[in-house]
Amino acid sequence: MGLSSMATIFRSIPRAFRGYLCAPVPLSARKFSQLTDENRTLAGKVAVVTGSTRGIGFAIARRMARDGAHVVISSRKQENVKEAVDILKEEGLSVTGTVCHVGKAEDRQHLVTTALKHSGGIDFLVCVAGVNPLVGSTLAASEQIWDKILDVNVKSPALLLSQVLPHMENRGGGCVVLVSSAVAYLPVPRLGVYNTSKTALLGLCKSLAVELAPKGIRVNCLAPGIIKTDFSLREETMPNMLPELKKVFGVQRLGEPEECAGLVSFLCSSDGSYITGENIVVGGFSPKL
Ligand SMILES: NC(=O)c1ccc[n+]([C@@H]2O[C@H](COP(=O)([O-])OP(=O)(O)OC[C@H]3O[C@@H](n4cnc5c(N)ncnc54)[C@H](O)[C@@H]3O)[C@@H](O)[C@H]2O)c1
Repeated sequence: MGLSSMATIFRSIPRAFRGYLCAPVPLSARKFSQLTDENRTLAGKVAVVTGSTRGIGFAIARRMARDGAHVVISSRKQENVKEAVDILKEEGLSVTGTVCHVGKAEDRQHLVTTALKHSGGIDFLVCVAGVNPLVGSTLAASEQIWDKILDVNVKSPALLLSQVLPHMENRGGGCVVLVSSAVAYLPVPRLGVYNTSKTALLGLCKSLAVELAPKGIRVNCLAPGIIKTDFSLREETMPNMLPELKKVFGVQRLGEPEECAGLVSFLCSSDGSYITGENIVVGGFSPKL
């Protein structure tokens, strides 16, 4: 085959998939590249994902973009945002990014404005950003610690959603996924304030699901078990729980961020269109048994 006919074939391939042809890609990426634009489950939609430059948030952003959404990446540091956006663009995915510390109102507004630039609306909001600055006694936690954990983990998703809401309503509906944790059901010792914040998210999910149902907006919660990320591996408490989980629930291994991402994409897709107010654990076990 001549070079010119190869170039013709290359040009006939949608731009978003050309990146896959130019570099060696893992099997999973090849699988996604075989989908056409029309049968991608999130095609034509816009997703905002907080805390998405690494770990679970990055895996969710990548998966939603592979499933056809335009994804707005964000986290606190510009260099991390740039790196994540560059990686996903290199894969031929439709992404933009901006700095957003979810605790700062002006950053949240900027995130919304950035998302609106793509096609004037927002369909999905995935609130992944979360912190845990304390390992220790719950009652010895300072007011500052309480404020930081509750501000970032609980208040920010609600405040960001209030800024996103009019733009979801304009689209005739939407889907929100909050990221809680299995610790909402099985509290980990010495992570009391964090446990409390993640339990509060289950309540937020239920209340918002009821409040927003008339607007066609669904709200669900992903509750990861122990997933291999900087967040969990940095903190010894989490991996050390594996033997306990093995003993009680038969859990064999830690989870991968990608194992959380599929659920989020499913919930946002039309396959999840009759699911709201649910808290779903992705942890290799169910603490609800
Ligand atoms: N990894 C686990 O085992 C696990 C288990 C249960 C729940 N979670 C939850 O999943 C979420 C993601 O965790 P991860 O393990 O991927 O962590 P991670 O540390 O790998 O990633 C966290 C991301 O959030 C961003 N972030 C942190 N604070 C932020 C803020 N104030 N504003 C904006 N972005 C901020 C970070 O920059 C990063 O991109 C968190 O909410 C965490 O509580 C994680």
